[in-house]
Amino acid sequence: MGEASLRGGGDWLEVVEGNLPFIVSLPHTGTTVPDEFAAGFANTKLTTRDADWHLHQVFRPILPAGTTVVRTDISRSIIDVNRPPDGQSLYPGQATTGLCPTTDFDGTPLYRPGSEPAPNEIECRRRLFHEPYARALGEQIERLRARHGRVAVLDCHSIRPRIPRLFDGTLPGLNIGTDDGRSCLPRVQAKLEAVAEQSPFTWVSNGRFKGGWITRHFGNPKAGIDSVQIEIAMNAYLLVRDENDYGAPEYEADGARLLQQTLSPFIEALLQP
Ligand SMILES: N=CN[C@@H](CCC(=O)O)C(=O)O
Repeated sequence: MGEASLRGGGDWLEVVEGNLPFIVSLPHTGTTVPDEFAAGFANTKLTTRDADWHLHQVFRPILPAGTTVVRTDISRSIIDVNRPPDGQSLYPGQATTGLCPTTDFDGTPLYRPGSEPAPNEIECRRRLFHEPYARALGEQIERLRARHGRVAVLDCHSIRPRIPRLFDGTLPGLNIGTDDGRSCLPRVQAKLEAVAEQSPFTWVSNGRFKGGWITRHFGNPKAGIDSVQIEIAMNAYLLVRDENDYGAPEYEADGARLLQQTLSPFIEALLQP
């Protein structure tokens, strides 16, 4: 399975330590599929179909110095670090994707028939990637909470604006997820909503995307941890994306400017809870 070589490599997980009480988590910007995992997939382009394309490039220029960043470069099609590690569904009874997804968001099978990961393979991927990501994020949260008494986590995502299997119509530009108000202080959510309201983007709180495992698991406002998910419709920053094209969309920095102008005060609001 290549466990040892992957352990030895370790360059898939990026942790940038800063001292502000603010952490950015980027669980889905990865597009890497190590050779050890490539064989069963039906088509390698499918493994990046649901990536949060270029979102780290959107955030990096606007992050205040001292921001802590945790990011994985591994494709979510290998294992999704934003899903419960025990394999429970994020949205029981609704269409979604799982810990080691077997389809993309559209429902297209990722694997050749019979090549889907078996339970021991899922467990191996969980230990290799999910556990270290969660540990890194948890350690950074504890480090900064010990220092400041309170810390904010922004779990950053983007998604194609039209995915009929997951939601009707076109997604709002900004989708704030706070686990229906459980993952952050009410005043934090209110400040973020005020920023969204002032922005040129449509927005909703706790609509189709209420926050994934990261937001729900780490958010604990009573204990000083405000955790918020931002799900950004990709047409808010990608100039061109043919939604039937399974290849990598282009990134042009100009296309992200308007979004960055909204995200900067969003980040400021999280820095002053
Ligand atoms: N682009 C990614 N979206 C997240 C949304 C989590 C949620 O459902 O709120 C994901 O699939 O993990």
